[in-house]
Amino acid sequence: MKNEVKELVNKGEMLPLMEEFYTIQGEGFYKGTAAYFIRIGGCDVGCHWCDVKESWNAELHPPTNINNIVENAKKYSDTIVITGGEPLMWDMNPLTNQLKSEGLKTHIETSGAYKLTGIWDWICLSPKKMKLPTEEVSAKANELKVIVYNKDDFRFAEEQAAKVNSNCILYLQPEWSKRDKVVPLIVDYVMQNPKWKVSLQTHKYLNIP
Ligand SMILES: C[S@@+](CC[C@H](N)C(=O)[O-])C[C@H]1O[C@@H](n2cnc3c(N)ncnc32)[C@H](O)[C@@H]1O
Ligand SMILES: Nc1nc2[nH]cc(C(=O)O)c2c(=O)[nH]1
Ligand code: SF4
Ligand SMILES: [Mg+2]
Repeated sequence: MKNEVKELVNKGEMLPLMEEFYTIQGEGFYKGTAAYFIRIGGCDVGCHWCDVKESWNAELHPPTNINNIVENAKKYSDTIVITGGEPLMWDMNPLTNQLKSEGLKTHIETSGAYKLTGIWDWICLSPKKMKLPTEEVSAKANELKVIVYNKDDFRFAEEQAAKVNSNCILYLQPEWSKRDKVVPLIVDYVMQNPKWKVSLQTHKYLNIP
């Protein structure tokens, strides 16, 4: 990559764009809401069950000018979900400033493992054991969405819930490949511990992106 482009990526003026699509938010609090998704490449958290491993290597995704990303996004929706990869590996200030100046709502899907940048109307924190969230993301998260792959994830979920603010909405979401096994455990857990809610990847049931 040219040095000039590298510098722009470092400043968040360009971002490695994997894909963008208009769909229905499938998960969490905004489940069922139409939104435009922008998927930024690059992630080194390494979840073995990650459903977008193609996003991990940032070099496979073309550095794209944020002006072009925003000009395109605003045609589709007033709600923009920034996901990845791990979007907080990059400086999200330029992109979100520009989205906000167009009057759009900015939502992020993040593991919280990197410094919080950007102006967000909604932060969905999905923490990972291998690379824990920073204090700032935990404190500012609007929803906490813990993926349940096995029983230890209930312990991890409580540990993470102790770090979020009191308005943060708490979700347990089955890991997709283990859903038959863990859904009954999640159902029992939520009935016993009703501060938690169930989140499903409804887009996968609807067969949409
Ligand atoms: C692909 S990640 C990208 C954003 C960020 N890296 C993160 O993990 O939050 C988007 C969401 O999908 C969830 N996710 C990824 N793979 C999953 C799977 N196999 N089953 C259930 N949820 C999954 C993540 O935990 C996260 O909430
Ligand atoms: N429909 C839909 N909803 C989603 N919510 C979070 C997603 C993500 O991959 O970040 C996602 C996704 O990939 N598709
Ligand atoms: S942090 Fe997100 S993108 Fe990265 S490996 Fe885990 S689920 Fe996938
Ligand atoms: Mg997804």
